[in-house]
Amino acid sequence: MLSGVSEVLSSVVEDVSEAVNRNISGSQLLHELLSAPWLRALLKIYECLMQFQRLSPSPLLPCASGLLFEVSKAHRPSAEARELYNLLSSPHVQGATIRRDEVTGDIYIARVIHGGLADRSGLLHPGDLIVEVNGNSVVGLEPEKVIQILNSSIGTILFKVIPRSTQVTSSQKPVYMRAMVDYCPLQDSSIPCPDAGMAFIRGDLLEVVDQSDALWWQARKLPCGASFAGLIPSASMLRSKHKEQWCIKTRLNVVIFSQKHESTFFPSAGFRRSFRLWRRTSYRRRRQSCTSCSPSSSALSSPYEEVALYQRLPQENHRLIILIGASGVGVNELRKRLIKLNPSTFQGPVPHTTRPIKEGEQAGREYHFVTKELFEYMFCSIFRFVEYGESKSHLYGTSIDAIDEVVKRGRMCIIDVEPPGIHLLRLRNLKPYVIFIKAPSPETLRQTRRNARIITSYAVNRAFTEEDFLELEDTSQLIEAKYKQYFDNVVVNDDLQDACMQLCSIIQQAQNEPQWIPTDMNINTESRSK
Ligand SMILES: Nc1ncnc2c1ncn2[C@@H]1O[C@H](COP(=O)(O)OP(=O)(O)OP(=O)(O)O)[C@@H](O)[C@H]1O
Repeated sequence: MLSGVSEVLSSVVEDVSEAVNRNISGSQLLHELLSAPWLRALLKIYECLMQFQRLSPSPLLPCASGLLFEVSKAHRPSAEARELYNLLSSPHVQGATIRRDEVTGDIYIARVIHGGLADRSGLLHPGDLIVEVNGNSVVGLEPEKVIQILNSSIGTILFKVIPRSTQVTSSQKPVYMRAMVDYCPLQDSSIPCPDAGMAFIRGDLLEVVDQSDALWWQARKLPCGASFAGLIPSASMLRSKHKEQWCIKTRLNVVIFSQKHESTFFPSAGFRRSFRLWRRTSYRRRRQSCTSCSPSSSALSSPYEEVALYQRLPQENHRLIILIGASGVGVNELRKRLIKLNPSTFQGPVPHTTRPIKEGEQAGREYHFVTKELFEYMFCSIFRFVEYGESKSHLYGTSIDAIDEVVKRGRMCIIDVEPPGIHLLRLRNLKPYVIFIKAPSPETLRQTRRNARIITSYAVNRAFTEEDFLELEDTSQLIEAKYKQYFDNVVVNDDLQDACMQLCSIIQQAQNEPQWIPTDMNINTESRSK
């Protein structure tokens, strides 16, 4: 009886050779195909994997080495087999880094990569002394030489190890964090093992599985692709790295925003036309000032933000929906359309103004009409304004209380703010969900806005010019580069109808499905130790 697919293949090849002997047409070709070494190797690998699945072998290392051996046997390996070979022989999968004691010359296991082979085998631990590899003494060798021996070993690798006298068993709960800065291990000369490093960009969600080292943590990117973790700098390590870079940049006189400048140049905007006009007049000044997209100082002081899954309960208030986008991209148009589409669900907050009430307006409907003194008093003491500004000598502002009012009424509050406004709205009771309205490709932008009107001054509505398009694209890219770590979702505003439908479905998900939010905004989260 045949026990595996490779044996079945051998038997089939034998039958086909008989057919070749009998000169049956096409049998020669079939014989060549079935005798290909890669096919045999592939079936062997399949059998090994099945064995892994069936037996869950422990220790894993010898069995994995067997698998590696089968892959290496393929005489002319296919691209896939080569890839598999590289994967199996990479240090991640062997899953440990080593270091040499400079005084004694001893080689130690420096760290075991979470989820890698060494970790799953349960045989190697940080601090273990490696005495021999495959019968060869490694004492006094350079770590690179030891790695070379390991990489050139095929089949079973035999370690002679003296375990560390006191084993530290790490049973850390994973902590979830959002990266607020970019990191690339290949550009970091301080990383102990660049091969084991993991690159990430702002906004990436990380599952931090090991924080036992004060300088280097181990983490996986979510949604989880890799079974093994990679090395990332700890928060304190990143803070000191960025401080260094910051100092260098400052010394070189690179224009960098301070928090103060940000709020000066991205001051405010409202929801009514006059208010938006004010926003547009400051637009060019703002763009000229925005010469850097360096992370803000808050990102530097907290390079990672701890997050937890949050599922809104039906009886809880709706999350605040914030739309962010370059001026002219269509943020206000989309917001108005959403409210028009479903006025009993969506609502904007009512801003305050010092301008006199006009005929047909109603206090508390278009605006809360207040005196200049009251506005200034509210600004300084009672309410915090998310945005404020001046137009034609009148003050306009949107207060957090106005947003709260909408939310408490059971509606979904939807607002558009300038990016720095996000920081003021990151409140536990509002749990904002931020959607970036992105400019489409240059061709689509020009095509879709052919008949659109742009507001350029207090009285003029005119067609978009080439300069408007260039400014819009520029600002859209700048906002994305600087604030992407705060975006929960992105909608490209190409076709208005499509963008509006997409927004509706994203907002439904934001309100009804589990979402990662900062832990300090999530009252249901148990506090986790860092
Ligand atoms: N996808 C689109 N296709 C065609 N026209 C669009 C699209 N999106 C927006 N527009 C039009 O572009 C113009 C500017 O849009 P909108 O007023 O919403 O800009 P905005 O992002 O709110 O900027 P601002 O705050 O400076 O007014 C409007 O005339 C709007 O109807």
